[in-house]
Amino acid sequence: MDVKIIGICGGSGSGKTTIVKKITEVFDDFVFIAQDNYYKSAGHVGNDNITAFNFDHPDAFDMDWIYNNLLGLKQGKAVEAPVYDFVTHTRKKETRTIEPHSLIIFEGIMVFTDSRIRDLLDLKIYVDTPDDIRFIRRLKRDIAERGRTVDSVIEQYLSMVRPGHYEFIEPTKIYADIIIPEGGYNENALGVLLSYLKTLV
Ligand SMILES: Nc1ncnc2c1ncn2[C@@H]1O[C@H](COP(=O)(O)OP(=O)(O)O)[C@@H](O)[C@H]1O
Ligand SMILES: Nc1ccn([C@@H]2O[C@H](COP(=O)(O)O)[C@@H](O)[C@H]2O)c(=O)n1
Repeated sequence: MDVKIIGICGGSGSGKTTIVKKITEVFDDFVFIAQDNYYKSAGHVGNDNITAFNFDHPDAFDMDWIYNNLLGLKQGKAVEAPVYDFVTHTRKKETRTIEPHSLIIFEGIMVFTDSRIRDLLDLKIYVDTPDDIRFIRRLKRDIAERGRTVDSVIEQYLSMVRPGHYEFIEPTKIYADIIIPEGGYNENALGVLLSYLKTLV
């Protein structure tokens, strides 16, 4: 099986997940993997001490597990992937079996950081959205969906998310084959991407 892996990278709130959701509305013949599932457990963290763990550093992820999963899928094998719980900030006991598929979409903030993982990607997309827009989106999303307060989002953003973005995420834009401005409602970019994806399955 000729397996293609598409990496979608970009800062928090850039619209990566929304792009994948929009694609899924019209085309779902692919396996989706979110990098968030590979966060290491941080059980000592709660929403009241969210900065007790730096989720915006490459060491926060199990990059070896990511690499081995993507390598296995590239070789046409089924793999066991972790499942992450955003409420407890820990990895769940159960794993997810990912069956082989000819098209894999892998999305996350540090998808281009590890060169072993980068080398497995057949197409690298970077979602490039201005910082102020990303912050506003994140603020609204984290309060609505991740149980956060205005103060905790601001504190985490200033101490970790923003520095991590400039140190580890934005510099990886140079690896992108395609840059999509603004994310999920960029209909022209979505149309081009969709047409290409359909040629891969
Ligand atoms: N183009 C857009 N315009 C307005 N809101 C958007 C847009 N794209 C995404 N959002 C919203 O912004 C938030 C963050 O988007 P999301 O796709 O989760 O970003 P990411 O996965 O890159 O962190 C979500 O609540 C989403 O609904
Ligand atoms: N327990 C966690 C895990 C991650 N985060 C934040 O999520 C961001 C990455 O996800 P996106 O959907 O926004 O790309 C990252 O910036 C982490 O700060 C978290 O707050 N809590």
